[in-house]
Amino acid sequence: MHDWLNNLPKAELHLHLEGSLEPELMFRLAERNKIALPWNDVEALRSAYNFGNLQEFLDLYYAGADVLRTEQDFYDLTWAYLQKCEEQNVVHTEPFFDPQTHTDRGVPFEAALNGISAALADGRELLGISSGLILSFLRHLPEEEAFKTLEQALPYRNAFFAVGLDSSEVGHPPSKFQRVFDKARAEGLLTVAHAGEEGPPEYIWQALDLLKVSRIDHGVRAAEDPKLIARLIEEQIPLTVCPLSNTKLKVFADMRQHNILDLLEQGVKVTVNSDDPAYFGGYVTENFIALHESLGMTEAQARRLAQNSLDARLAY
Ligand SMILES: Nc1ncnc2[nH]cnc12
Ligand SMILES: [Zn+2]
Repeated sequence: MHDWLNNLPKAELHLHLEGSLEPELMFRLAERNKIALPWNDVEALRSAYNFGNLQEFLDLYYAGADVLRTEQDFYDLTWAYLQKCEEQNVVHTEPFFDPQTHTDRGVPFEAALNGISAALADGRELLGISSGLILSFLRHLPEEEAFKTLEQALPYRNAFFAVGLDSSEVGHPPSKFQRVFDKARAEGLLTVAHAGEEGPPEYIWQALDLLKVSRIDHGVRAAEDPKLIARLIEEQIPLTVCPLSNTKLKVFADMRQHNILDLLEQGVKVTVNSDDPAYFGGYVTENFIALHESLGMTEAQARRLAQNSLDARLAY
Protein backbone atom coordinates (compact mmCIF):
# COMPACT_ATOMS: atom_id res chain seq x y z
CA MET A 1 0.00 0.00 0.00
CA HIS A 2 2.86 2.43 0.80
CA ASP A 3 4.40 2.10 -2.67
CA TRP A 4 0.97 2.21 -4.25
CA LEU A 5 0.15 5.47 -2.41
CA ASN A 6 3.53 6.89 -3.34
CA ASN A 7 3.01 6.06 -7.02
CA LEU A 8 -0.51 7.47 -7.21
CA PRO A 9 -0.33 10.62 -9.39
CA LYS A 10 -1.31 13.61 -7.27
CA ALA A 11 -1.15 17.38 -6.94
CA GLU A 12 -0.04 19.30 -3.86
CA LEU A 13 -2.08 22.45 -3.25
CA HIS A 14 -1.06 23.46 0.27
CA LEU A 15 2.69 23.66 0.82
CA HIS A 16 4.67 26.50 2.37
CA LEU A 17 8.12 26.52 0.77
CA GLU A 18 9.55 27.89 4.04
CA GLY A 19 8.00 24.87 5.75
CA SER A 20 9.89 22.47 3.50
CA LEU A 21 13.21 23.63 4.96
CA GLU A 22 14.68 20.41 6.34
CA PRO A 23 17.00 20.70 9.37
CA GLU A 24 19.99 19.46 7.33
CA LEU A 25 19.49 22.23 4.74
CA MET A 26 18.88 24.77 7.51
CA PHE A 27 22.28 23.95 9.02
CA ARG A 28 23.97 23.99 5.61
CA LEU A 29 22.55 27.43 4.78
CA ALA A 30 23.41 28.74 8.26
CA GLU A 31 27.01 27.73 7.65
CA ARG A 32 27.06 29.16 4.12
CA ASN A 33 25.64 32.49 5.34
CA LYS A 34 27.67 32.55 8.59
CA ILE A 35 24.60 32.59 10.80
CA ALA A 36 24.64 31.15 14.33
CA LEU A 37 21.62 28.95 15.02
CA PRO A 38 20.24 28.57 18.56
CA TRP A 39 20.49 24.74 18.25
CA ASN A 40 23.74 22.77 18.42
CA ASP A 41 22.86 20.25 15.75
CA VAL A 42 20.13 18.70 13.61
CA GLU A 43 19.01 16.37 16.43
CA ALA A 44 18.62 19.26 18.90
CA LEU A 45 16.58 21.16 16.32
CA ARG A 46 14.35 18.18 15.54
CA SER A 47 13.71 17.61 19.23
CA ALA A 48 12.33 21.17 19.41
CA TYR A 49 9.55 20.16 16.98
CA ASN A 50 6.88 19.69 19.65
CA PHE A 51 4.06 22.13 19.21
CA GLY A 52 1.05 22.81 21.43
CA ASN A 53 -0.66 24.99 18.85
CA LEU A 54 -0.18 26.94 15.60
CA GLN A 55 1.62 29.89 17.24
CA GLU A 56 4.27 27.70 18.88
CA PHE A 57 5.03 26.25 15.45
CA LEU A 58 5.05 29.64 13.72
CA ASP A 59 7.61 31.03 16.19
CA LEU A 60 10.03 28.26 15.19
CA TYR A 61 9.15 28.42 11.49
CA TYR A 62 9.95 32.15 11.30
CA ALA A 63 13.18 31.61 13.26
CA GLY A 64 14.24 28.82 10.89
CA ALA A 65 13.49 30.93 7.80
CA ASP A 66 16.21 33.37 8.91
CA VAL A 67 18.87 31.21 7.19
CA LEU A 68 17.30 32.03 3.79
CA ARG A 69 19.23 35.04 2.54
CA THR A 70 20.25 34.77 -1.11
CA GLU A 71 18.60 33.89 -4.40
CA GLN A 72 20.63 30.65 -4.36
CA ASP A 73 19.19 29.75 -0.92
CA PHE A 74 15.65 30.09 -2.24
CA TYR A 75 16.57 28.08 -5.31
CA ASP A 76 18.06 25.27 -3.20
CA LEU A 77 15.03 25.22 -0.89
CA THR A 78 12.57 24.98 -3.77
CA TRP A 79 14.65 22.47 -5.70
CA ALA A 80 14.90 20.15 -2.69
CA TYR A 81 11.10 20.25 -2.39
CA LEU A 82 10.64 19.52 -6.10
CA GLN A 83 12.91 16.49 -5.83
CA LYS A 84 10.59 15.20 -3.09
CA CYS A 85 7.66 15.79 -5.44
CA GLU A 86 9.37 13.69 -8.07
CA GLU A 87 10.01 10.87 -5.56
CA GLN A 88 6.34 10.88 -4.51
CA ASN A 89 4.76 11.30 -7.94
CA VAL A 90 3.44 14.78 -7.16
CA VAL A 91 2.96 15.82 -10.79
CA HIS A 92 1.73 19.34 -10.03
CA THR A 93 2.30 21.73 -7.13
CA GLU A 94 0.98 25.16 -6.13
CA PRO A 95 3.30 26.24 -3.31
CA PHE A 96 3.00 29.33 -1.11
CA PHE A 97 5.76 31.68 -0.15
CA ASP A 98 5.55 34.42 2.47
CA PRO A 99 7.41 37.48 1.08
CA GLN A 100 7.03 39.45 4.32
CA THR A 101 8.94 36.79 6.28
CA HIS A 102 11.95 37.73 4.16
CA THR A 103 11.53 41.39 3.24
CA ASP A 104 10.99 42.29 6.92
CA ARG A 105 14.50 40.88 7.57
CA GLY A 106 16.03 42.94 4.78
CA VAL A 107 16.12 40.18 2.16
CA PRO A 108 15.18 41.68 -1.21
CA PHE A 109 11.80 40.54 -2.55
CA GLU A 110 13.54 39.73 -5.85
CA ALA A 111 16.03 37.34 -4.21
CA ALA A 112 13.20 35.18 -2.89
CA LEU A 113 11.01 35.39 -5.97
CA ASN A 114 13.79 34.84 -8.52
CA GLY A 115 15.29 31.86 -6.69
CA ILE A 116 11.90 30.20 -6.30
CA SER A 117 10.85 30.95 -9.88
CA ALA A 118 14.09 29.59 -11.35
CA ALA A 119 13.70 26.32 -9.44
CA LEU A 120 10.04 25.98 -10.46
CA ALA A 121 11.08 26.54 -14.09
CA ASP A 122 13.75 23.84 -13.79
CA GLY A 123 11.17 21.58 -12.15
CA ARG A 124 8.96 22.00 -15.18
CA GLU A 125 11.76 21.44 -17.66
CA LEU A 126 13.88 18.79 -15.97
CA LEU A 127 11.36 16.91 -13.81
CA GLY A 128 8.12 17.47 -15.73
CA ILE A 129 6.41 18.91 -12.64
CA SER A 130 3.94 21.68 -13.48
CA SER A 131 3.45 24.43 -10.90
CA GLY A 132 2.06 27.82 -10.00
CA LEU A 133 3.23 30.04 -7.16
CA ILE A 134 0.96 31.65 -4.54
CA LEU A 135 2.06 34.83 -2.80
CA SER A 136 0.77 34.67 0.75
CA PHE A 137 0.18 37.60 3.12
CA LEU A 138 0.95 37.32 6.83
CA ARG A 139 -2.35 37.94 8.60
CA HIS A 140 -0.83 38.90 11.98
CA LEU A 141 0.54 42.03 10.26
CA PRO A 142 -1.63 45.06 9.25
CA GLU A 143 -3.49 45.09 5.92
CA GLU A 144 -1.34 48.07 4.94
CA GLU A 145 1.73 45.81 4.95
CA ALA A 146 -0.07 43.34 2.68
CA PHE A 147 -0.82 46.23 0.28
CA LYS A 148 2.89 47.14 0.21
CA THR A 149 3.79 43.52 -0.51
CA LEU A 150 1.29 43.36 -3.36
CA GLU A 151 2.66 46.60 -4.84
CA GLN A 152 6.17 45.20 -4.62
CA ALA A 153 5.07 42.02 -6.38
CA LEU A 154 3.00 43.47 -9.21
CA PRO A 155 5.97 44.20 -11.50
CA TYR A 156 6.51 40.40 -11.44
CA ARG A 157 2.85 39.66 -12.04
CA ASN A 158 3.60 36.64 -14.26
CA ALA A 159 5.65 34.86 -11.59
CA PHE A 160 2.57 34.01 -9.47
CA PHE A 161 -1.09 33.35 -10.16
CA ALA A 162 -2.82 33.86 -6.80
CA VAL A 163 -2.58 35.46 -3.40
CA GLY A 164 -3.15 33.66 -0.11
CA LEU A 165 -3.47 34.39 3.60
CA ASP A 166 -1.59 32.55 6.35
CA SER A 167 0.06 32.85 9.80
CA SER A 168 -1.76 33.31 13.16
CA GLU A 169 -5.44 32.82 12.42
CA VAL A 170 -7.46 33.54 15.56
CA GLY A 171 -8.01 37.29 15.99
CA HIS A 172 -7.09 37.98 12.36
CA PRO A 173 -10.27 37.28 10.36
CA PRO A 174 -10.34 37.35 6.56
CA SER A 175 -12.41 40.58 6.75
CA LYS A 176 -9.21 42.38 7.82
CA PHE A 177 -7.83 41.79 4.29
CA GLN A 178 -10.91 42.41 2.16
CA ARG A 179 -9.53 45.51 0.41
CA VAL A 180 -6.15 44.06 -0.49
CA PHE A 181 -7.82 40.92 -1.85
CA ASP A 182 -10.16 43.16 -3.89
CA LYS A 183 -7.10 44.81 -5.36
CA ALA A 184 -5.44 41.47 -6.11
CA ARG A 185 -8.56 40.25 -7.93
CA ALA A 186 -8.76 43.51 -9.88
CA GLU A 187 -5.22 42.68 -11.09
CA GLY A 188 -6.51 39.34 -12.36
CA LEU A 189 -5.11 37.21 -9.53
CA LEU A 190 -6.99 34.32 -8.00
CA THR A 191 -7.40 34.11 -4.23
CA VAL A 192 -7.13 31.41 -1.57
CA ALA A 193 -6.99 31.72 2.23
CA HIS A 194 -6.22 29.65 5.32
CA ALA A 195 -9.49 29.48 7.24
CA GLY A 196 -11.00 27.11 9.76
CA GLU A 197 -7.69 25.63 10.90
CA GLU A 198 -7.84 27.05 14.43
CA GLY A 199 -10.37 29.76 13.58
CA PRO A 200 -14.17 29.34 13.63
CA PRO A 201 -16.45 28.46 10.68
CA GLU A 202 -17.30 32.18 10.44
CA TYR A 203 -13.79 32.76 9.04
CA ILE A 204 -14.55 30.28 6.23
CA TRP A 205 -17.76 32.15 5.36
CA GLN A 206 -15.75 35.38 5.26
CA ALA A 207 -13.04 33.86 3.06
CA LEU A 208 -15.75 32.78 0.58
CA ASP A 209 -17.94 35.88 0.69
CA LEU A 210 -15.43 38.68 1.27
CA LEU A 211 -12.19 37.35 -0.22
CA LYS A 212 -13.94 35.33 -2.98
CA VAL A 213 -11.51 32.46 -2.63
CA SER A 214 -11.29 29.59 -5.10
CA ARG A 215 -10.17 27.15 -2.37
CA ILE A 216 -10.08 27.05 1.41
CA ASP A 217 -6.77 26.08 3.01
CA HIS A 218 -7.45 23.66 5.90
CA GLY A 219 -11.17 24.33 6.48
CA VAL A 220 -11.60 21.34 8.80
CA ARG A 221 -13.64 23.37 11.32
CA ALA A 222 -16.36 23.69 8.65
CA ALA A 223 -17.62 20.42 10.11
CA GLU A 224 -19.09 22.43 13.03
CA ASP A 225 -21.51 24.26 10.70
CA PRO A 226 -23.97 22.14 8.68
CA LYS A 227 -25.04 25.11 6.49
CA LEU A 228 -21.43 25.74 5.57
CA ILE A 229 -20.86 22.07 4.77
CA ALA A 230 -23.93 22.16 2.51
CA ARG A 231 -22.48 25.15 0.66
CA LEU A 232 -19.03 23.58 0.27
CA ILE A 233 -20.69 20.51 -1.24
CA GLU A 234 -23.10 22.47 -3.43
CA GLU A 235 -20.37 24.69 -4.86
CA GLN A 236 -17.68 21.95 -4.78
CA ILE A 237 -15.24 24.31 -3.10
CA PRO A 238 -11.97 22.44 -2.52
CA LEU A 239 -10.46 22.19 0.97
CA THR A 240 -6.68 21.72 1.08
CA VAL A 241 -6.50 19.55 4.20
CA CYS A 242 -3.19 18.77 5.94
CA PRO A 243 -3.64 15.76 8.24
CA LEU A 244 -0.15 15.50 9.79
CA SER A 245 -0.09 19.27 10.34
CA ASN A 246 -3.47 19.14 12.08
CA THR A 247 -2.32 16.49 14.53
CA LYS A 248 1.11 18.08 15.16
CA LEU A 249 -0.58 21.44 15.88
CA LYS A 250 -3.31 19.80 18.01
CA VAL A 251 -6.23 20.79 15.80
CA PHE A 252 -7.14 17.12 16.34
CA ALA A 253 -5.80 15.33 19.41
CA ASP A 254 -5.08 12.21 17.37
CA MET A 255 -5.14 11.14 13.72
CA ARG A 256 -7.97 8.74 14.58
CA GLN A 257 -10.12 11.81 15.29
CA HIS A 258 -9.37 13.50 11.96
CA ASN A 259 -12.50 14.31 9.94
CA ILE A 260 -11.09 14.25 6.38
CA LEU A 261 -12.68 10.92 5.40
CA ASP A 262 -16.05 11.93 6.91
CA LEU A 263 -15.92 15.09 4.82
CA LEU A 264 -14.96 13.07 1.74
CA GLU A 265 -17.89 10.68 2.26
CA GLN A 266 -20.29 13.61 2.69
CA GLY A 267 -19.22 14.91 -0.73
CA VAL A 268 -16.87 17.72 0.26
CA LYS A 269 -14.01 18.17 -2.23
CA VAL A 270 -11.15 17.47 0.19
CA THR A 271 -7.51 17.03 -0.82
CA VAL A 272 -4.42 15.76 1.06
CA ASN A 273 -1.42 18.06 1.52
CA SER A 274 1.67 18.41 3.68
CA ASP A 275 1.62 22.12 4.74
CA ASP A 276 5.09 22.29 6.34
CA PRO A 277 6.56 18.83 5.76
CA ALA A 278 9.98 19.49 7.32
CA TYR A 279 8.28 20.33 10.62
CA PHE A 280 5.35 17.91 10.68
CA GLY A 281 6.99 14.60 9.85
CA GLY A 282 6.20 13.99 6.22
CA TYR A 283 5.40 14.96 2.67
CA VAL A 284 2.22 14.07 0.79
CA THR A 285 2.80 10.32 0.67
CA GLU A 286 3.35 10.20 4.45
CA ASN A 287 0.04 12.05 4.90
CA PHE A 288 -1.75 9.45 2.77
CA ILE A 289 -0.04 6.64 4.72
CA ALA A 290 -1.19 8.17 8.03
CA LEU A 291 -4.79 8.22 6.76
CA HIS A 292 -4.52 4.57 5.76
CA GLU A 293 -2.96 3.48 9.04
CA SER A 294 -5.07 5.55 11.45
CA LEU A 295 -8.39 5.90 9.65
CA GLY A 296 -8.44 2.83 7.43
CA MET A 297 -8.50 4.87 4.21
CA THR A 298 -9.19 2.45 1.34
CA GLU A 299 -7.60 2.44 -2.11
CA ALA A 300 -10.84 3.76 -3.57
CA GLN A 301 -10.83 6.67 -1.12
CA ALA A 302 -7.16 7.40 -1.85
CA ARG A 303 -7.93 7.48 -5.57
CA ARG A 304 -10.77 9.97 -4.99
CA LEU A 305 -8.57 12.17 -2.78
CA ALA A 306 -5.81 12.18 -5.41
CA GLN A 307 -8.31 12.89 -8.19
CA ASN A 308 -9.73 15.76 -6.12
CA SER A 309 -6.25 17.28 -5.90
CA LEU A 310 -5.86 17.13 -9.68
CA ASP A 311 -9.36 18.58 -10.19
CA ALA A 312 -8.71 21.42 -7.71
CA ARG A 313 -5.63 22.74 -9.55
CA LEU A 314 -5.87 26.43 -10.40
CA ALA A 315 -2.59 27.08 -12.23
CA TYR A 316 -1.76 25.69 -15.65
N1 LIG B 1 -0.45 25.68 9.04
C1 LIG B 1 -0.27 26.98 8.88
N2 LIG B 1 -1.25 27.83 9.24
C2 LIG B 1 -1.08 29.15 9.12
N3 LIG B 1 0.04 29.69 8.66
C3 LIG B 1 1.03 28.91 8.29
N4 LIG B 1 2.24 29.18 7.79
C4 LIG B 1 2.87 28.03 7.58
N5 LIG B 1 2.10 27.00 7.96
C5 LIG B 1 0.93 27.52 8.38
ZN1 LIG C 1 -0.65 26.23 5.63
